[in-house]
Amino acid sequence: MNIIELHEVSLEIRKRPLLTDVNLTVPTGEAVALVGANGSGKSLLLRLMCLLAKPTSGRVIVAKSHLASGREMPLGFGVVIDGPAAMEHRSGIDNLRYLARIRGLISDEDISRWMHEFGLDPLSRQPVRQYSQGMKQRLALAQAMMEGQDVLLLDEPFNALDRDGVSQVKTLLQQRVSDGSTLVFTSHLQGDVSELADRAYLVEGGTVSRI
Ligand SMILES: Nc1ncnc2c1ncn2[C@@H]1O[C@H](COP(=O)(O)OP(=O)(O)OP(=O)(O)O)[C@@H](O)[C@H]1O
Repeated sequence: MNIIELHEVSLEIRKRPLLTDVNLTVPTGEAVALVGANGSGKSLLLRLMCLLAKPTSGRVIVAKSHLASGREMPLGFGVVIDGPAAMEHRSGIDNLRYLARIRGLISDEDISRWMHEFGLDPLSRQPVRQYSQGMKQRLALAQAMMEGQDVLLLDEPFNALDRDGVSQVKTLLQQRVSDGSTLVFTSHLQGDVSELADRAYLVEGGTVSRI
């Protein structure tokens, strides 16, 4: 079964064709890598997959089990696209608490555990604006995974992480996938792709091909 399918998807923004006739499938429980040069359209593909962007033509299909009426973002999707985003004047834990309240699925203890898992101090009152890029990335990944999201769409998940961070996050992602979750990630590094991905697509010249 596929969790996401793109059929003949094209996307134009202000008459500029950015993606053309893209066919791509994300099987449930697999790790899928999107590779390609800067500006090739990898982030746009992630936006299409979580329904944040609408195709100009073609169809994006998300498994019914993950759709809920009245919601833009499919259920159970954990997403980091175009770098980490947070309320900069609030602490890390306040950011995660704010997001956790939306669905009410996890407790404060869960949030603290996830912060520890990503090497962040839940007791710190430091506002996110004072975080390093790597800390912001860790917070974004914690947000994407803390509610047990079973479909992870992660743009360059290892960006800005130190060596230990890369290895911790790889282990967490591998665990999630071996527990049945689905992962789509972008990367510029062949090593990450061969280590993590069950399948990979090359995004080039507005088209996508399996590699
Ligand atoms: N909102 C937008 N309006 C106009 N053009 C856009 C918009 N978003 C993306 N683009 C263009 O679409 C193309 C693909 O962008 P995208 O961010 O998907 O690339 P990418 O493969 O993720 O690049 P990178 O590796 O640098 O992150 C780029 O040429 C970009 O300028």
